[in-house]
Amino acid sequence: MSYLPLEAAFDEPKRMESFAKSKTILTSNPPPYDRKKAEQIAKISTNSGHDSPRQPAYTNKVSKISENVKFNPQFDPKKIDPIAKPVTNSSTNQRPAPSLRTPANSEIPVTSTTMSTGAAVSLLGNTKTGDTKITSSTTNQGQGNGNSSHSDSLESSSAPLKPHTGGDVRWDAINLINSKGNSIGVKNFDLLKRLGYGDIGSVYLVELRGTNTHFAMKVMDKVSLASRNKLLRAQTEREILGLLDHPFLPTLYTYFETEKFYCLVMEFCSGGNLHSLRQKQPNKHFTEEAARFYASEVLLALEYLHMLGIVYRDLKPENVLVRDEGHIMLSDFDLSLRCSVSPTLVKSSSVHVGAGGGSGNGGILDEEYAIHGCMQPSNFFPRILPKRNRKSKSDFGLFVGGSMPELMAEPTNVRSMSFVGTHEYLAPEIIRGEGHGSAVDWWTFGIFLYELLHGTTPFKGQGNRATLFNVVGQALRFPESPQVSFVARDLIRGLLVKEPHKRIAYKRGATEIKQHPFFEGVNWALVRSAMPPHIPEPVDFSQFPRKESSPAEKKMPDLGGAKTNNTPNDPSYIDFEYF
Ligand SMILES: Nc1ncnc2c1ncn2[C@@H]1O[C@H](COP(=O)(O)OP(=O)(O)OP(=O)(O)O)[C@@H](O)[C@H]1O
Repeated sequence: MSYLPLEAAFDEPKRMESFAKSKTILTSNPPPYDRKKAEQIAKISTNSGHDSPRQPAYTNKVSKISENVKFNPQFDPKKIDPIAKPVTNSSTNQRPAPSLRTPANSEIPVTSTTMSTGAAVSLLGNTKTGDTKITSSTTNQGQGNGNSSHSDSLESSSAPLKPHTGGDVRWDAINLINSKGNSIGVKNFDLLKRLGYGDIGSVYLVELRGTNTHFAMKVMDKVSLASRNKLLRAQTEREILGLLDHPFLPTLYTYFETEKFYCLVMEFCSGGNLHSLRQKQPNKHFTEEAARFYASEVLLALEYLHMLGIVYRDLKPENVLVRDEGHIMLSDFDLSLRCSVSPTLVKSSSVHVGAGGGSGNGGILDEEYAIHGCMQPSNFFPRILPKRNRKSKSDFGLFVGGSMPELMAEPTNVRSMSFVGTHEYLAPEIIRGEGHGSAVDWWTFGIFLYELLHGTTPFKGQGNRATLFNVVGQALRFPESPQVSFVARDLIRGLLVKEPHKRIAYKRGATEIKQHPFFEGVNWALVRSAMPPHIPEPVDFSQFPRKESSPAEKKMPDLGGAKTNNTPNDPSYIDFEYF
């Protein structure tokens, strides 16, 4: 049995608190925008004058692993990699169903969201099938104190089936333990390295003992969360991770708690994040081809999230991780907003989004039909019921006029009043305190694309306060260098429209953006098989010392209940980075 020095590694709530203040903002119900108030907000949320929020104080220290990323100058996203294997779900390599603590077909309520109406939504997840039903409840995030209306417990359990990860050896390893009737806990993992930390927890590279399978484990201190009123954020992240089943989003393999910590076990990404990767590029910006690749994967991830009624709200290159094979994984969901969606079938034949601000109108929809059905993360088979004049079945043929039907489930009308995000990425409607919905993700997508291409964000001021003013009041400008194509600038212009309802994708979501000429030639169905522009060096996991040799292990029978006395002299201590 080996033991882990998590207690010592994580006992820094004060430092994390001040870090949080400088990095992201999360307050509820900000006052309506006016100059004085905006100044106050800026003061509260920053060490004024310091350019802190985007300072990658921690991303530089994420992992030495992530420094070895190769640039592939041959990259062309329009060429499909013939070697890359799409993941199959054949019955032979489909992983077995994880053993679940919950009886089959029982429904586990997962909670929360904030909406303008005050009504909230509870997603009832059937852990056996992975189905998710959307029903209404009266939970209101804004009223909670962060822990009272939510279970403080992140129960030990395997996540529901994730068909796109069929054949994944990590599932086999996890399921093997479950099949023996043992519940997975911290005792099953060796901690190899601290990868980084955020506002609500630290993330470690871990190995499932004896299996040679590796994961990223996010560890959150219960006392620290409770004292800083952040239990709800931890809960939100766990719930959202449990819903996800998408190649560009994290897979939650399992989660459990010890006496002191909540632990989320996710996929490990060896390539670091796009912020670090961008800084290693010539002139610190990506080529247009590389930017198109990353933007297309992020777009698909956002589209999927919106379909599930999740507004991501924290898009920035730091949160876009690079997987072993070079594809991306959007991470960090504790600031996300969950809400109800009204999935709509948009029967569109040839809507081609025009450029710039005008595209915010989204073109003309031929017809709209309400879809009443379950949002099923794994298998989305909506029943289509016409909202207006009921039509015959043939009217809903899959190919209308040679084009595919479009599903749209933008949570556009949701109105959260939270003041949340990272300064340079905050949408104007958030700063103005008007309430916001999914359009904030399209704004941040515009900032993100701008940054990938230019190496800087468009409204960055001398300090956070100036940045906020610029976001709201300054016109979008493009520098002369680097040269960026007309279509790229046109898309960015359409995304960075200050009025959310005029912003591209406001009406038809990701579909509008996909049809923009910037993405011309992208094969959306095969993006996950395209050759990424950068492939991280494979990780040699044997470089990390294991705990078996550590005498400290013998002193700590169980991390959760243990009183650890880890010190810098303790041999187990050196395996972790302290900041
Ligand atoms: N799955 C992963 N694989 C590899 N590294 C990861 C993974 N998840 C997180 N990290 C690293 O750990 C760091 C901390 O992640 P975490 O999500 O806790 O913090 P964050 O992104 O700063 O967000 P927040 O402050 O909102 O919690 C990240 O910056 C990232 O570099």
